[in-house]
Amino acid sequence: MTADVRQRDRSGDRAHGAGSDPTAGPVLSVRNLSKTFPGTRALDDVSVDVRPGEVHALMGQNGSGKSTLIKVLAGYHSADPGSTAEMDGVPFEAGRTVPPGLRFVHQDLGLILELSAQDNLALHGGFARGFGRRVLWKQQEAETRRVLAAFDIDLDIHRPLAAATPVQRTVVAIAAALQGWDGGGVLVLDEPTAVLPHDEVERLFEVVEQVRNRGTSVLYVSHRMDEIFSLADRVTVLRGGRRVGTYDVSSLDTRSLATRMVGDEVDPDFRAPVVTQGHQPVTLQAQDIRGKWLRGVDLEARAGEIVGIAGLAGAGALELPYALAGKAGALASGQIRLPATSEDWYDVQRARDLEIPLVPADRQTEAVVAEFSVAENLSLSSLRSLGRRGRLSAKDEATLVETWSERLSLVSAGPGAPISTLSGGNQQKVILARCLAGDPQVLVLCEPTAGVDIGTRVSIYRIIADLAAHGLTVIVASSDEGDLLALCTRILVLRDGVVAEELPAEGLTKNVLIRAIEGADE
Ligand SMILES: Nc1ncnc2c1ncn2[C@@H]1O[C@H](COP(=O)(O)OP(=O)(O)OP(=O)(O)O)[C@@H](O)[C@H]1O
Repeated sequence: MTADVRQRDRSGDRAHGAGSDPTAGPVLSVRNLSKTFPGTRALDDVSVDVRPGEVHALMGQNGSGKSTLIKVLAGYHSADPGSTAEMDGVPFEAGRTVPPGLRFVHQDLGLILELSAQDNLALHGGFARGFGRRVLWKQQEAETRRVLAAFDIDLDIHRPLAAATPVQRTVVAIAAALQGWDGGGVLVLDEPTAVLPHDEVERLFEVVEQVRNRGTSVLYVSHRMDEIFSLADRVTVLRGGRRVGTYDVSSLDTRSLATRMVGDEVDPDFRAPVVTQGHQPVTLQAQDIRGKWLRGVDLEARAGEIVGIAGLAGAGALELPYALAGKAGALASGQIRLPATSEDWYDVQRARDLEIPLVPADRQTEAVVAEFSVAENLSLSSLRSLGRRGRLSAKDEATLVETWSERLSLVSAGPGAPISTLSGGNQQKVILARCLAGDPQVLVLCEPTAGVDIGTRVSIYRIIADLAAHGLTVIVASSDEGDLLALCTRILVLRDGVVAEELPAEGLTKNVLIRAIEGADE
């Protein structure tokens, strides 16, 4: 059974809204919430009610105020005066106090990957201690197993979480957040699936259902619209810091939801106008690429081609872009060359010298320099070309930043603004601009639209398609099939570390792609 079919079955079983009782009073109610940063009104008079037992989605374009709302609820940001909030009918001051039934899993999960699941849970919930404050390890282990048993997760609780899969880590973060809270309340999940492959997304959906089954409501932030239709009962849409409305998911379809978010007609099934470039010269060749997951991949791409890479977790799809950019680590082997510039083959361990820019999967830890401004982040890979006699030309840098800010419709308080004040989607645009600013021949993208809203996605697709039309070769790996269908001329499907299928994108449907990724027809 394909993921799509499973999703339909589940929503059919449950019927949207069945998890929540419209006549019941809200478990969480926030009224007239505003938040002003210097120069930005991030939230403007927003009200949200979460019903008992519902999955309530929070959606909106990049910069619409979702994270700010979550951060005010978590007490990280204060709120402007004038709001009221109640949890289970008990008033609290949003931005100053956090009621015990309100639990959070933030995007970065808040885990220490060098530590085991047991230690991470203990850091959140406290160690079991005996006489003289000695840790009672047996008791601690039993408690860890009890907490994780609720989520039916197969995980060695003593191994560092670095060795766990992304979804296992997410489940540990959810278990940690809910520790000591037995039902009721609200769990806030801030983009838990941003970079999860779809089989792991499925697993996470099951966990969300388990959370709901214990009577805990879920406030769920996501940019992936298919998730909202599979999972949520209601959705609140924010635009420009204001609440557009709250809707029963069953009353919407993807187009009407996208239009409410963007405020304009949007085509959720947009496909970039890219064409197969059979007559163009080969610009990238890779042979026998191996690594942690890869078991010998050959690849050839032509100028103007956008080649997609798809696969389940562990298939190697997300490892391949790193190997091509020479950033896959010591395990990687194989050969790569850019025949348009040189006949020489490079070992992937030396592929960095080819300077193929990579938009990495996790922009926060792999790309963004949090202490730097927008301009400094954007110009980082072009510093050599912006300098004269070893000195950086501020004027050239300003021109570069202005050109790319305009081209990508970047929303920020200006080039000098700290990048950390930009919404996630706008940070992604800065990283994309950094990679494009050097005018590369080949560009490698990994999860290019992670955390990017539907409107911005389409503009990113258009930009990449336009660059491809002018000869750029693009390799794009994504766990979001929508990216691959929107962008690619052909898609390589990896299974068990090798190319199992190659699909021409023309006429390809999401269902056929998912079946290929799952190896469902074998
Ligand atoms: N610490 C801050 N200082 C200044 N401005 C901020 C700060 N945090 C957020 N903003 C601004 O507030 C607005 C709302 O940002 P927020 O991060 O809440 O958006 P979002 O809907 O979560 O976006 P995304 O989907 O990209 O994560 C944006 O214009 C952002 O630049």
